Amino acid sequence: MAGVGIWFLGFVAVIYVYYRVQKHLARSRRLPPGTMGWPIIGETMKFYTQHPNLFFSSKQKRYGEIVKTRILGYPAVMMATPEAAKLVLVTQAHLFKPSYPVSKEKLIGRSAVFFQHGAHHQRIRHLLQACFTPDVIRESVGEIESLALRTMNSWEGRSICTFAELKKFSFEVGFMLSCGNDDHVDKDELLQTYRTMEMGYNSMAINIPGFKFNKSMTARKRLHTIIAGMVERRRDSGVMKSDVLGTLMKDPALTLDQIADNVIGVVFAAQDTTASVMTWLVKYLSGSPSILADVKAEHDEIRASKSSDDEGLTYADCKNMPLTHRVILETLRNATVLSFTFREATEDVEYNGYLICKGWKVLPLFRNIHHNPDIFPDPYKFDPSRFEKAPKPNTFLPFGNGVHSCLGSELAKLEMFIFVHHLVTKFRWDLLEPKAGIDYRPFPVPKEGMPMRVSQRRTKAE
Ligand code: HEM
Repeated sequence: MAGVGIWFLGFVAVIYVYYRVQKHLARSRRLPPGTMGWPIIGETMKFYTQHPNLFFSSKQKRYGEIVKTRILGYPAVMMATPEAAKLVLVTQAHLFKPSYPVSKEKLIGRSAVFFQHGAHHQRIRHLLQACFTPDVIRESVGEIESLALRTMNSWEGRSICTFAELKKFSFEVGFMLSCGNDDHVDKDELLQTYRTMEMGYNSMAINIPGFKFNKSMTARKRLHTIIAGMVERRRDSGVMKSDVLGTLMKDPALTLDQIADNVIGVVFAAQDTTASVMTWLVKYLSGSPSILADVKAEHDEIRASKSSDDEGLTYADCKNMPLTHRVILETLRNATVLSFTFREATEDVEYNGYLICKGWKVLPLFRNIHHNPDIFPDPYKFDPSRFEKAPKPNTFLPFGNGVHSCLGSELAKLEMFIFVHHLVTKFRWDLLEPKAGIDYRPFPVPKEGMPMRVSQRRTKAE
């Protein structure tokens, strides 16, 4: 009798294993095509060392526009169609939560808006959104212009690292809009502390003395202390402001940590992205003399409408630079400084007959969409005229799309309008290494931050 029981149990076990294997195979057959690379590290090295276009386009040729891989230890699906980007970022965004490397989450702070999902995300986003509406940022034109001029005047007769200088400028703008002007804050120390903190963004999250990440976390604690000091001073004085800090302080449900994480996060988001796009702007204009001449003419006309050389730009001026606007859009497309974003599927999702498994990372590839010749013909050519017509929906995603789309896009463009205006009307510049390659840090920037020599124009015609 016992023998029959063992046979029966064995039979059930075989059926069970067979059933599980079949289920696994059926699931595997529904996964997108592609290779997963080496165990654990997968294809991380290739992904981060190759030109991002190359990595995907070689896969695209072989497997199509939805491809599976393994990156940073996680199975992942990369998607390079406008429809897929729309699904992940807009229509089914609730099924894909943001997902970032641990080091970044710890350094910026877990409560920052980028890392939130669902109702809590909407609440924080709604608060921050109010700080960057056109009505709010139009009030900052004068201050942004002063910061731009102070930065650019300091370049006179010097060879500068363009990216580093523009990063300082966009940091100052981001901080000014986030925290206003607090005389108790030592701006140089603040900038230095930020630089130390961000050195750890792409390092291993090992918080032990001696490791880079630990140094960055110490700097992060210092930033928290600086922000806590600002909060305390504002509470003591009873003055309520409507910048990012003031807006977050008005919500009684937010803790000091939540406020600090979001201030640190906004300043983080405002810097490298904008500085990297402005660096590319200068690069593309330098390589396109006829476009540069037309842009200069557009800005000379604005200058000519002013009663004196010192009269500043207005918001209306910045909204009336159509060619410069197209140049900015084309720079955003061609440079695509954020090549992709990361999400994680919160449940199994079917797309075009493929299965995206719960827990897998999902990467909409902005860069590949922006360089798809069927969408943007001759995609590597710098051609602002392609923006004389609005791009089709979901094909132009420099600021992302949907629930997590960029909150600072209008501010970033405003900075660029003001920067280009003063650059072309007041300065001459020469790139010192015009043929240099590209550094991926991970934002693509011309090598060595694009050194250039700058001098003031002596006459308008020069
Ligand atoms: C040219 C410059 C910029 C570019 C290319 C850029 C690009 C982006 C992109 C692609 C996203 C979406 C990321 C995702 O979906 O995962 C994003 C989000 C965000 N950006 Fe920007 N950005 C720029 C400038 C700025 C500036 C100046 C600010 C702040 C003042 C800012 C604040 C934010 C914030 C707070 C988010 C997160 C929104 C959320 O999660 O709801 N960005 N940005």
